Amino acid sequence: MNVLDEIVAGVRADLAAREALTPLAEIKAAALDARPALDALAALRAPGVGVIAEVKRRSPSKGDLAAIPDPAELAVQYAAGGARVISVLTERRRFGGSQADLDAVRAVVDVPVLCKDFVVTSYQVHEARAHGADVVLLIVAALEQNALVGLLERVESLGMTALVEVHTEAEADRALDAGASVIGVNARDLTTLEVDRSTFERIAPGLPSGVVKVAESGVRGPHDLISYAAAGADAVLVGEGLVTAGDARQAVADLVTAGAHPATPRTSR
Ligand SMILES: O=C(O)c1ccccc1NCC(=O)[C@H](O)[C@H](O)COP(=O)(O)O
Repeated sequence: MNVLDEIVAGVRADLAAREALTPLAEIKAAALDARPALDALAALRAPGVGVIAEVKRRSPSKGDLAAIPDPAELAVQYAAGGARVISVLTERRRFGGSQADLDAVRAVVDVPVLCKDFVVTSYQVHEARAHGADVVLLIVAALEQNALVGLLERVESLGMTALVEVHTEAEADRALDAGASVIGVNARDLTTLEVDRSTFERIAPGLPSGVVKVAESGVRGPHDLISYAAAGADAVLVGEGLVTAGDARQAVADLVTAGAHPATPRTSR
């Protein structure tokens, strides 16, 4: 079993426990009751290179990153710094997150919120919506093609946007075949945990111009955002670099400033 398989096995076990407490019919009803999803696609298509700022306590690759006792306060700082979207890692076992983190963040910000988890069933999509998510991550490497297509349709039928994550050209083809309009190229190989920022440079040029391209992982400062922008990124997704910064608002603002600079390239749509 590789790391991704182990994470997904744990996710399935945790999911079974949540489903036993809240049956699918109940979570579907809660999803329908939730405030309508915000338009994340429009936010990501706004001028400049956007910043998706992540609430990330720990990770399989780095262990503990930051305690984050108050995810809502961190999200407020991210929003004040100009984050376009706030990503909340809700996976419990390896990342220390929860649906409660999503609730806490949703309650205090008015930018779109991404539920960042290892989604393998439609229950999790309804659950994300019930907890106020506007965007849901779908990881191609964790899904058979039929499942990917079905989950993408489910995300969109609930008014949300799917961020479809790929790490290889073959996965990018699968994301496009499934109809993804926002594709995240993760520099981190989720089976080995190695980070190689050139992954984005390799894959992004093969994506159609109308697809929003998000560069995920490995951004430690404005210079990394600028390199990703030069390779065609419309947005960057940043976790570790922000949660370990002394001043999260300023760290986001520095990235946003770099992303808005007229000299920073950005693909035209
Ligand atoms: O971060 C990990 O170690 C990790 C391991 C296995 C699966 C997923 C993992 N991370 C999820 C992410 O994709 C990142 O949290 C996100 O791209 C931000 O990355 P970074 O800015 O490098 O923290």
